[in-house]
Amino acid sequence: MNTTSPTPDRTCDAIVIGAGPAGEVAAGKLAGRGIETILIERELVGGECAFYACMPSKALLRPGALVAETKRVAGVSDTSLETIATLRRRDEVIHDLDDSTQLPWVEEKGIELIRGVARLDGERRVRVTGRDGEELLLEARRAVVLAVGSGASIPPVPGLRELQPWTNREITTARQVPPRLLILGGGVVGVEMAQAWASFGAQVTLVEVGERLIAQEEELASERVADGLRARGVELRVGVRATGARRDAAEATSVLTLESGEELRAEVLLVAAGRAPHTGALGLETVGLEPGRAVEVDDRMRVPGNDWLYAIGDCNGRELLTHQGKLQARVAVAQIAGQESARVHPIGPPPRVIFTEPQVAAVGHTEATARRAGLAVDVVDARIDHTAGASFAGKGEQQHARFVVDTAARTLVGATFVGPDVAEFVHAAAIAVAGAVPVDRIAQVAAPFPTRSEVWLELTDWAEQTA
Ligand SMILES: Cc1cc2nc3c(=O)[nH]c(=O)nc-3n(C[C@H](O)[C@H](O)[C@H](O)COP(=O)(O)OP(=O)(O)OC[C@H]3O[C@@H](n4cnc5c(N)ncnc54)[C@H](O)[C@@H]3O)c2cc1C
Ligand SMILES: NC(=O)c1ccc[n+]([C@@H]2O[C@H](COP(=O)([O-])OP(=O)(O)OC[C@H]3O[C@@H](n4cnc5c(N)ncnc54)[C@H](O)[C@@H]3O)[C@@H](O)[C@H]2O)c1
Repeated sequence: MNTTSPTPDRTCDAIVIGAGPAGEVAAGKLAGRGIETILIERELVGGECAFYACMPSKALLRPGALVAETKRVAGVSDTSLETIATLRRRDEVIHDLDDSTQLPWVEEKGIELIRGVARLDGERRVRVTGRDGEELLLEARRAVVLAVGSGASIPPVPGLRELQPWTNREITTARQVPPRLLILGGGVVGVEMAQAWASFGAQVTLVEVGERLIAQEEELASERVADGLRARGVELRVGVRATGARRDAAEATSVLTLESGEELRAEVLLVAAGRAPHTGALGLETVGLEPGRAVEVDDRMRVPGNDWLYAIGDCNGRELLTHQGKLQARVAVAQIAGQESARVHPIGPPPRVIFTEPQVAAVGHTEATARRAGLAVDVVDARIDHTAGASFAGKGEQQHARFVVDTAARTLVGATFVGPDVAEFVHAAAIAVAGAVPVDRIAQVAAPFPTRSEVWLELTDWAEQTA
């Protein structure tokens, strides 16, 4: 028996599999450090985020949010949402699903891009099947970085998979407004897409099996987002289980059967029920790992037992957010470059933004997760709409802030902002939480007048009252 491995067709220092945001940052930073890098992508350079997730979804949401804001501001008139123009702008944002604008960047960085499907083939080896079916065996001298991302997970509702429901891919790139849209799942994708397509006139029904929408956030945030969706005509069926799905060919509709026996029908059924990592056919078994699961990593993004292998972004199942994947890429690159003590994950809890109306922007603990973690906390609730700044932004809307303070350490361990356009609020809180900045120090900083940031003064009051 011949046990010698075949000679690789190519060698390089590092191989990055997947050119989504995590893989792009990894490849760019590796090449920037003079590390010879091959980047392999089977579809579009930019990944799910650029073409089927973050970017198109925000392009669909922003005009509606802007129209809502102009309606709150006296002195602006004649504003209405133009669906066709919004969809056209979305197409611009996703470059009509053409990734050629990304390519000059790849070239400038000196990254070699190979288009094809990659899979591991033992230690530091990667086999690529090109679009023409040709196979290439690559070997990395230093490291292989898995950045293969995730796809929509289809829950085990009988008949659902066979129905071929829409996922984030179809809903973010749709060119027509479905008359009726049925959404399975009231997490982040579900509520954002309900918001967007209801604003274009679709009759939206959302079915969530859990007790509330966006259940990882403060209850108050769930309530406000639910209110916002209902106000836009979205029918919410929360705490409801789907027991079957089928296609009604005569009516050209998808039918979802609920536990009660009731049937819901729509021209389009969207599944927004979480994600599954793209690790099923990645050759993980060739390096002793189980295929189909998130790839477990340590805080250096290294796969335990394989010190040459890294997994970043959605495929390690840690935090399914673009900015976290990009941060993890930097952590991995520092390790590969030999800066062992440089960056270690987690650096701080990830900020989270949900781009509904109202928006939810949060970081760190909610009150519930802090208490579950055994922290003694005080909760400081404040109304953003009571600030002078709210006379000019989000006027007339209830807007909330909740600060979760560790009473022993006197530091902020979580913050949530709910209101129109609060996304930009969260980074200050993220820095305060990650840096464990004492609340007494935060209290020494003035908040600019007249902005809604004066809501932080409530934390100042807490500091003074408890000093
Ligand atoms: C509708 C929606 C909206 C979202 N909005 C936001 C948002 O606003 N903000 C935010 O932070 N996050 C958002 N997310 C989450 C975000 O999209 C992901 O966290 C992010 O895309 C993960 O980046 P990644 O690089 O790990 O993977 P991906 O973006 O999934 O990229 C992985 C890449 O790897 C390629 N690939 C996979 N397998 C192989 C293989 N075997 N060989 C070669 N190439 C391969 C894929 O083709 C893909 O291009 C959203 C998600 C969804 C679904
Ligand atoms: N603005 C953003 O940053 C943004 C936007 C979209 C997605 N994302 C990321 O993408 C990830 C995936 O989003 P997602 O919404 O698909 O997942 P999710 O985990 O946020 O929510 C899934 C929801 O589906 C529900 N669900 C599961 N099975 C169900 C069933 N059979 N019937 C009814 N409901 C069911 C769950 O209870 C949950 O509420 C998120 O975790 C988030 O990290 C981020």
